[in-house]
Amino acid sequence: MSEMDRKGGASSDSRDPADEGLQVTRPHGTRRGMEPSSVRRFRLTVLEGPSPGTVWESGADRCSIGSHPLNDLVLDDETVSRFHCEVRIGTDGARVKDLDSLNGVVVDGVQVLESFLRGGSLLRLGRATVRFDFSSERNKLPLSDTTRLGSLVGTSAVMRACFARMERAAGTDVTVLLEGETGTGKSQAAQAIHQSSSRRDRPFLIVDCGAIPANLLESELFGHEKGAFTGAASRRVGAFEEAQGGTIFLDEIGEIPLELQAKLLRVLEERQIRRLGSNVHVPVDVRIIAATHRDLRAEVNAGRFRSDLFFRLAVVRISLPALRERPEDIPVIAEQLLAGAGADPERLAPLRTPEFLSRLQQFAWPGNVRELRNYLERCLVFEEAMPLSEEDGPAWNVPSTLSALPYPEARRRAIDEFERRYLQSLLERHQGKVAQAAAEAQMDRVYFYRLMRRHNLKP
Ligand SMILES: Nc1ncnc2c1ncn2[C@@H]1O[C@H](COP(=O)(O)OP(=O)(O)OP(=O)(O)O)[C@@H](O)[C@H]1O
Repeated sequence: MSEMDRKGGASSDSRDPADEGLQVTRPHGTRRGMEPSSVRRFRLTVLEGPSPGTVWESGADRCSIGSHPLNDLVLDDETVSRFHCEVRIGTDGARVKDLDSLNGVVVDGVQVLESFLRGGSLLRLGRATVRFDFSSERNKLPLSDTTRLGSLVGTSAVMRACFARMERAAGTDVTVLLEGETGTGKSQAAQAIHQSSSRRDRPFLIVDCGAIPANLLESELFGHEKGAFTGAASRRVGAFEEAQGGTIFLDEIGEIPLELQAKLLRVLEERQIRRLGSNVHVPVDVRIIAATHRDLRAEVNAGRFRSDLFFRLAVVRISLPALRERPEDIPVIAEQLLAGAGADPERLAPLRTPEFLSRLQQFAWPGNVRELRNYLERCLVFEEAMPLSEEDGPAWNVPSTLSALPYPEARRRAIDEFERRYLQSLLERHQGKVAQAAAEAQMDRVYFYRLMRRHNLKP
C-alpha cells in the first residue's frame, strides 16, 4: 500500500510516517502533540533545467510549479506543463501532486500521481530536476478561533484554517474560488461568506453551471432581450443583474464552455454585462464566489479552462478538505446533523455513543459530509445504528479491485458507485418520482436527471 492510500489524521493504520524517516508535524493532541497552527518550512532547489541553482523558500503551506508565469516556482521549459504539480505541507507531512501534467512527476525515480516527500527527495518534471528539503523554521498558518461558520462546523486545524480564510474573504469583495470534493461543504461555505459579509442583506444568487445546458447558461447569467434567440418570447434579467449589490455563487464553474469563459472573463474585468440581443452595457456590483470539484489547473493544462479566467477567479482560493482528511471533525458534524434531525433523544442515543462515533471515524466517506448526513438519516429511519460495512460493502471497505488502481481512478469508481446507489435508493423511496427525489436530495432536477442518465437509471 502506498502512503497516499491511507487516510490522513487519525488513521487506523498504526504505521507512523515519522518512523519511516518522513518529517511531519502533527495536530495538537495527537501522538506527538505539536502545534497545529504552524507547518515546517520547505525549500525547493532547481538542480537541472531552466535557471539551475534557483532556490524557492515556502512562505505558506504550498507551492505550485509549472511553466506558467503565475506559478510560485516557474520552470520555463517546454517539457514542463503550465501547472505541472503542487507541493503541499500539512500536519501529516509534505506531498507532491501531479496536476495532470503531460510528462508526469517522477519522485526519486518513481512516477507518481501523488506522493509523500522526504527531505532530499528529487522531483523530475519533464527535463527539470528539483530537490525538496525541509527547513528548520516554521510557517505560521492563520487559524480561526471559531469552530463554526454559518452552518459549517469543525474543530480540526485544516477546517479552522479554512474558516480563517473565509472570514478574511468575507471582510472584502474579492472573488473567491472554493475547491473540494463533492459534499465537502462548498455551497454552505459560499453562503457563510455571503452571510458574514457587508452584502448579507442583499441577494445571494446561485447558478449551478453544471446543471444548466450550455446554450441556456449565457442567458441565465446575463439575461436576454425579447427575440434574442428562438424561444426568447420576453425580456429576461440574468443572475448577474438580479444579484445587484449582493453575491453570485457560480457552482461547478469548471463545467462552463470555453466560449462562455471568454465572456465571463470580460464581465469580471469590466464589471458590466450585456444581455443577449442587446447593445447596452449594464454596470454590475456583484461579489463572485465560484466553486468546483475539479482542479482547474489540470483543466488549464488540458486546454479546457482559460488560465486568465482561473487567475481572475482564484484571487482567494479556499480548499475544503475531504472528510477523510479530518476524521476528528466527524463527532461535531454528526452532532450538528443529529441535533437538526428533530428526533427523540432515545432514538438519537445509540448514534451518540463513543463507540458509534469512533466507527464513523474509521470510514473514508467518498461522498463526504453529504454521505455522512444520508447515512445518519438512514440510521434514524431504521431506529438503530446501521452496520456500515455490510450495508455499503465494497464502497466502504475498499476492496482489492479498487486499492489496486491508481488513486484518481479508484476514487472515480467509488464515487460512481456511491452516486448510483444513492440515486437508486432515493428513487425507490419516492416510487420513481424524480421531482420528489431531487427535492429530498436538495439537488437541481436537471442535474438529477443528468446523473440518472449517466448511471443508466430509469425512474
Ligand atoms: N463542516 C460541515 N459541518 C456541518 N455540515 C456540513 C459541513 N460540510 C458540509 N455539511 C453538510 O453537508 C451537505 C453537503 O454540503 P454542500 O452541499 O455545501 O457540499 P458541496 O461541496 O457544495 O457539494 P457538491 O459539490 O456536490 O455541490 C450539506 O447538508 C451541508 O450542510
